[in-house]
Amino acid sequence: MISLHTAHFLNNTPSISGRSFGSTHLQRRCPVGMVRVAVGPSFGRSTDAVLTEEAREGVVGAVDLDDKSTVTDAGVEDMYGEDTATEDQLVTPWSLSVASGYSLLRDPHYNKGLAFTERERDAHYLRGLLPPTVISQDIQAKKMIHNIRQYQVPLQKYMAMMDLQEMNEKLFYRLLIDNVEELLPVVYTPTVGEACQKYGSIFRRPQGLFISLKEKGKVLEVLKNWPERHIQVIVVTDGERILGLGDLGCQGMGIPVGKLSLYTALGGIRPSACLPITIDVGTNNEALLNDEFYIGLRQRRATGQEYAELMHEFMTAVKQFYGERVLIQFEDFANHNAFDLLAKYGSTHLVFNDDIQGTASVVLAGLLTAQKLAGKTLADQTFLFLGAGEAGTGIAELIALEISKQTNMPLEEARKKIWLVDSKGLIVKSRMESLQHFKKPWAHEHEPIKGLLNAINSLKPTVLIGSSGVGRTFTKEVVEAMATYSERPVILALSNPTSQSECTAEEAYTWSQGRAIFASGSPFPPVEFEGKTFTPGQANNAYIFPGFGLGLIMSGAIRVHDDMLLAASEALASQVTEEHFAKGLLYPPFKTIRKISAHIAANVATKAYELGLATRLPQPANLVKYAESCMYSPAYRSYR
Ligand SMILES: NC(=O)C1=CN([C@@H]2O[C@H](COP(=O)(O)OP(=O)(O)OC[C@H]3O[C@@H](n4cnc5c(N)ncnc54)[C@H](OP(=O)(O)O)[C@@H]3O)[C@@H](O)[C@H]2O)C=CC1
Ligand SMILES: CC(=O)C(=O)O
Ligand SMILES: [Mg+2]
Repeated sequence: MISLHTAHFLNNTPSISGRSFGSTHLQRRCPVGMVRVAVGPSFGRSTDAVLTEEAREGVVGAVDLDDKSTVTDAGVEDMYGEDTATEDQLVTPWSLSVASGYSLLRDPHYNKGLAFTERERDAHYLRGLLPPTVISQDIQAKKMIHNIRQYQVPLQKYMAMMDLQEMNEKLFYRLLIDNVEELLPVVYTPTVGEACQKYGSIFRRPQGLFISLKEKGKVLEVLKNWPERHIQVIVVTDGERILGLGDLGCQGMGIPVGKLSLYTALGGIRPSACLPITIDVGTNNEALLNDEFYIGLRQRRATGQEYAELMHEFMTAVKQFYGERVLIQFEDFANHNAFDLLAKYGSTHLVFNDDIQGTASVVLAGLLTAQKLAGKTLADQTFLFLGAGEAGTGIAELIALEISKQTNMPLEEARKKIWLVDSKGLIVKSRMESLQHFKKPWAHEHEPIKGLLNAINSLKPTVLIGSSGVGRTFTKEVVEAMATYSERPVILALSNPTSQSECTAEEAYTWSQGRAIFASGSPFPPVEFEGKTFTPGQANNAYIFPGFGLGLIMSGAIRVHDDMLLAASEALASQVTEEHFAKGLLYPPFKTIRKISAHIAANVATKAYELGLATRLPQPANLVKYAESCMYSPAYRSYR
C-alpha cells in the first residue's frame, strides 16, 4: 500500500526547510531508518515522509511496504493502518519532513492561513484546503484583535492567544508586538498566573519540554526530542514559587512559555531559538496533588541530593547539547534553591536569574528616574523592603552597588541605607545566627522590630518596596506614614499577580494625597485624583530580560556580570523622556519596548565586550543598529 521512492521525491519536494515536530525528531533519532515515501493525496503528493526502522520492519500490520502496486492517484484509504489495526497492534506515528498541503496549514511556524497567495496555494498543494479569499496579514491581525476583544474574561483571551500561537506563530507575534500594552496583561502577569493555577483544566497541547524525575538519567535524550537544535535561550522553572501564588508544580509551565513569548515579541529573539522547560520534582501543593486534572508528578517535592542531581544533569546536558552560549534563565524557583543554583552555575554557564537579577535591574532603573523626579540622589534616600527573598535582596544589592559606584562609598556602607523586613520582622544583627545567607548582609545594628508600620515609623524611609508576595500589605496607615516622612515617597508594589499587589495605584495616590511616585509589578490603569490624572508605571522585569538576553546573545557572551545589570538599568532609565517625567512615569511606555530593548541590548553587549566576556568578534560598530537588525520580524515570508 505504500511504495518507496527516493530520488524522484528529492527533486519534487517544496523547498521550505523541514521543521515539523515529529519528522525532525524521527530524522534525528532514526537516521538509519530514514527513507522517502510517497504518501497519499490528502497529505500532498510531493511531500517527504520519514519511515522509522519499525515501519520498515513491518510492525504496522496493515501496511505492506513492498507492495508497489497500491499507491494510486486516487489514494489509499487507511494507509497507516490506524483504522484496521486493533487496539493492541502497533501503529507507526507518521510524520512529514517538509510541510506542505494539509500539514503546512497545521504547522504554526509556516502557516499563514488565508494569507497564502494564489501561487503558494498552487505550489504547496493548498487548493481546496482554504476558502477562495486571499487576505493580508493586516486584515488577519485586525480580525484577531477584534475577536480577542470580544472576550470579557481574561483567561478566555489568554486561551485565544495560546490557540493563535499554536496555529499561526507569526500572526501571534504580530498581534503581540502591535498591541503590546493591551496584550501583555493577557499573555503575562496577571492572567498567566490564573492560567498556571488552572493549567491542568485548560491544557490542550503541550508547550515546551517537561523534564521530570522520571527522566533522571535521560535528560540529554529528552533535549534531543525537541525539534529545534539552535536554541539560544532557555527559560526554566521548577514551579515552586510561581509569581506570588506559591507552589504550582508542573503547572508553572505557563511562566517559561509566557516569558519566552516576551523574549520574541519584546526582545526580538526568534521563536525557534527559545525553549521553555519545566523541571518536575513533584509539588507540595495538596490541592494539586488531589486534583484529578493535575498534569505533573503526583508526589511531594524531591529535595536535597535527589533535586541537586536532576538539576545538575539538566545543566550539564544543556551545555553539552547547545554549547557554552545558550542563555539559561532561572524563573520562579523558591529562594532556597534560586540563590544556590545561581551561585553554583554562575561561573560555568551563561545563567541569569530573572527574579533576583532582572528585577533588580528594572527597579534600579526606576529609582534612577525617581531620583530626578524627587530631586534626591540614591545615596540621599533610605530604602525599606517588605520581603527579603530573591526580589528584595537582589534589588537591595544592586542599589548598594550603584550607590557605591556613584559615591565611591564602600559597599558595606552603602548597604546600611537599605533595610529589609521579612515574615519575622526587621532584619537586624541580633537575628544573624538564624538568617539565611542571602539576608545576612542586611542585618544592621538596630533593636528588633515587628510589623511594617513600626519599621517605617522607626526608620523613616523615603522609598518603600514591596516584594513579599503578600497582597494588601501597604495599608492606608503604611502609605500615610510614608507620606509623612517624605514629600515625594517612592512606593513600589512589586508583587504579582494583581491579587498579590501590596496596594493598588488608586490607594497609593489617594492615601498619599497624590504625592507618591508609584509603580507596580502588575499593571494598573491611570487614576484620577483631585482633577489630575496619575499614570502608574509597571516595575516588571519584562522591561529588562528581553533586551538583556538579546545583548548577551548578540555579543556571544559566555557569562553574566553584575556590571551588565547596571548597564541595562542605565539604558532603560535613559529612555524616559521629559514628557514621561511630566506624567510622573518611572518607565517609558511598553509600546516602545523594541526600541528600549535595542538600547538595553547594546549597553549590555558593550559591557560584555569591555569585560572580555564577548565571543562575537569583531565588535559591531553600532550596537543599537546591530541589535535592531538582529530582531525577529513577524512579517510573512514568501514560499517558493
Ligand atoms: N515586579 C517584578 O518584576 C517581580 C515581582 N516579583 C514578585 O515578588 C514577590 C516575591 O518574590 P520573591 O522575592 O522571589 O519571593 P521569595 O519567596 O524569595 O521572598 C518572599 C519574601 O517575602 C517575605 N514575606 C512573606 N510573607 C511576609 C509577610 N507577611 N510579611 C513580611 N514579609 C513576608 C518572606 O519572608 P521569609 O524570608 O521570612 O519567609 C521572604 O523574605 C512575588 O509576588 C513575585 O511575583 C518577583 C520578581 C519580579
Ligand atoms: C515578574 C516575575 O518574574 C515574577 O513575578 O516572578
Ligand atoms: Mg519571576
